[in-house]
Amino acid sequence: RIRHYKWEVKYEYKSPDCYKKLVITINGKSPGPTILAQEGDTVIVEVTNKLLLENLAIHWHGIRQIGTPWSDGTEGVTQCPVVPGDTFKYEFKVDRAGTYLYHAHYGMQRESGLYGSIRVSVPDNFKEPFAYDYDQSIILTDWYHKSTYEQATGLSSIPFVWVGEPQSLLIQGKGKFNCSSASLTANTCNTTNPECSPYTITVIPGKTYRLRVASLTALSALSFQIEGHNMTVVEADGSYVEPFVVKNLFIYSGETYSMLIKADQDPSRNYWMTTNVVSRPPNTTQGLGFLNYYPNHPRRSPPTVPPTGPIWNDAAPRLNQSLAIKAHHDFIVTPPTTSNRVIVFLNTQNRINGYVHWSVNNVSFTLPHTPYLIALKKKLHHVFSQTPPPEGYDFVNYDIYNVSKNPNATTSNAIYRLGFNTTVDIILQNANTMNVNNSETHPWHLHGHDFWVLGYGEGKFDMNKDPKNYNLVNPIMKNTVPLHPYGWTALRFKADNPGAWLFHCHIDSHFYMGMGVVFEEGIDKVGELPSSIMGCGETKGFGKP
Ligand SMILES: O=C1O[C@H]([C@@H](O)CO)C(O)=C1O
Repeated sequence: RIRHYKWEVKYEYKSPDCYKKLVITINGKSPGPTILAQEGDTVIVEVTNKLLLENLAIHWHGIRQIGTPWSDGTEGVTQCPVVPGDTFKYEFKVDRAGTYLYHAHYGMQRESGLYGSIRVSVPDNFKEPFAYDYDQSIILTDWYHKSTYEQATGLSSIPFVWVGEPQSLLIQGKGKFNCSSASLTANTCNTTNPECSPYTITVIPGKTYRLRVASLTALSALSFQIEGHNMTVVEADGSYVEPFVVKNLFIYSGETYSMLIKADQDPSRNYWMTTNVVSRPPNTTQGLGFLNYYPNHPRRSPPTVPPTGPIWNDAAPRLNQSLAIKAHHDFIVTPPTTSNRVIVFLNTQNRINGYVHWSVNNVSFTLPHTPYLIALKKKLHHVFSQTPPPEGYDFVNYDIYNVSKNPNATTSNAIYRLGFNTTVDIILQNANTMNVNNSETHPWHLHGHDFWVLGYGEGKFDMNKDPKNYNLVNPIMKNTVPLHPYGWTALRFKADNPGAWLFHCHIDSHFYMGMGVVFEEGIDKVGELPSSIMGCGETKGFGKP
């Protein structure tokens, strides 16, 4: 079946957390409409850019785009941006059931509100390894009051102006900023505005709910909790998980989880739904929503104080959750036992000509003016650097626990070219930032593929020892994983999807500051590129007949 959507994207004044600011909406809404489809369907989205003064691109997060690499929606990698007034048609197959996302992939546009859920249901005769009565998708975000322009300008300035902690946390686009804390008029900040009434899920006592929870935060790692209710994790990024029970779920930007929740508590009241910042000093008040037990009034506040989140700087439970996620025993996709290539990515914060950047192996990524997919296919070799980027760093001498003695790095738009159908291992290695005793959590997201998560560890990855402990038995397949502070994360994937694919930190500001790489594989197998993706950089005129 074909699922056809027509979207109009524009800026509108909205008050998602009671504070009025410009928000990007799709057909008047943020979060945008949920895409509902069944495995094997074709999704067509015709997007009209009505942003007036701003380009646009939309990425279908978790959809592998097999055979349609030009529909990945990654500005600068797979397409030219959609300019104001233009309509762009995305068309792709949703080839696997699961919980996915869409969001802007142009500059830091995502955090202005351009995002939503994709829910792909299983084929008609397929039985999932768990049962539930109702299905619900929610997206967690953090929210800034400054525009993305102000933020991006600060990040690109000397002196560096960091975006700071978010002003509020949103659950499905709703939060609550403390309007009295600033010199704000009722016109700009009003806590009685219905636009910022708490997000509410109504449940029927005794029923089981599949809650599909995703994070698209700009910065924050989150803990998600429903007061008094255990949650059974059953799916992650479109793969079935060997079920495990949590009281709070740690979730990083770009991840999706399905959890089963039974409405089995005292039905005479409502319960809190909470999100809290973890891994960074919490300077943002917790996000609140209601779990409403029918027939209680959906706006009735729970009689309790909301549960506080876990201790923000206790990394052990976060690492333990990462380690607990395994493939469901009936749905194991066994990884190849060896790989053809191992690439180590050292993650560092750097200074280049006085500007603050993030780098991988001391190279900070910049996008070329001509999208890679087109440049590669049309053999425009001069549009990006042909010097291969580094496969690792100085393993012996680099001290990951201290501020680097030489934080200088370089910028490059070179890419990693992978042999088609080869197996590639990626070791993400964390390190200290330019501040003493500080290492941050980075959620890394791969476009166009799922990878096996072979292991996580603390400290410096040991090439001789650590691979012996890889989980090659039942590793989960995901598209986004956390790299924990001062730790490493090991991934394996098959380079079997012809195209050019971004792999990057899903923190908006970090990717903006250069924290990403691009992989190319099987470019000669990519079909004819649609002219609609062209028109910028060296492709001017390519789009015309
Ligand atoms: O990129 C970043 O900059 C700040 C801080 O390091 C600036 O001093 C921070 O927390 C980041 O993640």
